[in-house]
Amino acid sequence: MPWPGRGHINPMMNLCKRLVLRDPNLHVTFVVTEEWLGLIGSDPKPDRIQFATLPNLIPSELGRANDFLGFIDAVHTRLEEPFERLLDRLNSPSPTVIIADTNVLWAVSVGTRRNIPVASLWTTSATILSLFLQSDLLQTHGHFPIEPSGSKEDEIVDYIPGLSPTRLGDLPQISHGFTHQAFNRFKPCFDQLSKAKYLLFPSVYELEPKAIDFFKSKFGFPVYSTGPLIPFDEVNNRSEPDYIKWLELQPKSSVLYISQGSFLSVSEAQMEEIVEGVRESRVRFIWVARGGESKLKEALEGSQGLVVSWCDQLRVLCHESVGGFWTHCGYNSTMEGIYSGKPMLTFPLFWDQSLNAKMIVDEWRIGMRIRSKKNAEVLIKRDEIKGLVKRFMDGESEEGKEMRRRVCDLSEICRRAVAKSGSSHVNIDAFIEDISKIV
Ligand SMILES: O=c1ccn([C@@H]2O[C@H](COP(=O)(O)OP(=O)(O)O[C@H]3O[C@H](CO)[C@@H](O)[C@H](O)[C@H]3O)[C@@H](O)[C@H]2O)c(=O)[nH]1
Repeated sequence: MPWPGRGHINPMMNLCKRLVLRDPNLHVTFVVTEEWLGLIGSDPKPDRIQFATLPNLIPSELGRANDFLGFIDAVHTRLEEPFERLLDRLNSPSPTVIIADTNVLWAVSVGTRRNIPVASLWTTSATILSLFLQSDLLQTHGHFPIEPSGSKEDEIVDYIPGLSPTRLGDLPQISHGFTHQAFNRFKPCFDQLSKAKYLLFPSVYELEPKAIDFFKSKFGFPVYSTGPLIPFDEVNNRSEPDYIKWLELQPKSSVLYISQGSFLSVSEAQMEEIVEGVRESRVRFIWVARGGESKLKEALEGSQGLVVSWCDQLRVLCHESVGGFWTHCGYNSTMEGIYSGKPMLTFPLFWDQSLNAKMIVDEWRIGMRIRSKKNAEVLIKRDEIKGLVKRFMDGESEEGKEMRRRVCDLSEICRRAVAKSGSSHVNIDAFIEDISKIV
């Protein structure tokens, strides 16, 4: 049971594909709303993964970001009952295990009531989960609540097990505004976690050993890092959409791939600054517009780039003409950037993304930060964007070479993790073995 959002459905589906690939006896029922079935129902998948649907009782995916808090409430209150009815129908045989997104509040209690163990899949970094689970430590140390952009921003949070020392300003602002309200709604899900029977991460152990070790010692049940949960075995797809044809014609490492994810976007005024900054940098680009395609095309007319409404992101990133990735730092995008060996220009918007950006720039040292003002309509101006984009795409500078060398090393680490005997490969097998023992 995934959370009904692209950044959650993708890793859940990739996990399920990996599971059925490793175990020829495993069958998966993948539960989505009817709307989501329309969006992903025709994507290729193994026969042993079958969809089952819940009615469209939550706001549509198309307007999800307009009232995200209402969306969270709807998932938390309206889908439990139809999910139970679905379980009633799936009774011959009934499921051995429920794999549910950690954010699906009611999943653990449904499993407990029915005596079906629940494996909780957390779809972003283990590092941020360690913060969310121990947010009371912020309070103990006078860091909760804090004023946004206040004097404490540069103070270092170095007392949370699992979290490397981090500037307070790089953590999500869970004590204020929209993020605070979202956090309050998700907090009960974190509290439920201790009642699950397994915890799965979409991460690679070698990328976050400290946080994953923390969870292994915290919970009395198995914890597995299984990532990256991205579609790496589908990259060699033979189809040739127009954007791939266009990429074929561009010089090696010359193209900046720009995507702000599948969900939130920036203000119009900010968008205008970004468009002009990128245009004036004269860097080649491929830009995912998500909705405003024709407007963006018009604004960028005459520049050396391509605007698309959607693309096969991992395939684009893995193309040799792409030299860098402008990203909002959603965790799937972060893993895809690393796997493809592309440095990242980070522009986080919400939730876990600022901490992902911090890991990209400061811990893994595979990217540059777009340092933006917080809580302003225009976070960063066009001249700064222009300068930064040029610097970022310069593969000949010492910093550019170093960043690229490091991301190639991490790409290799991810590829090894999913290869035979790699850490994630071994963990997927261990999870299968563990759930096979359930009678
Ligand atoms: O043109 C596009 C654009 C995106 N994608 C895919 O869409 C997914 C986007 O996922 P992600 O990068 O994680 O972004 P969000 O959809 O914004 O993800 C939400 O969920 C993530 C996982 O919990 C969190 O890390 C984010 O903060 C949250 O916004 C990725 O698999 C991309 O490959 C495409 O395939 N084509």
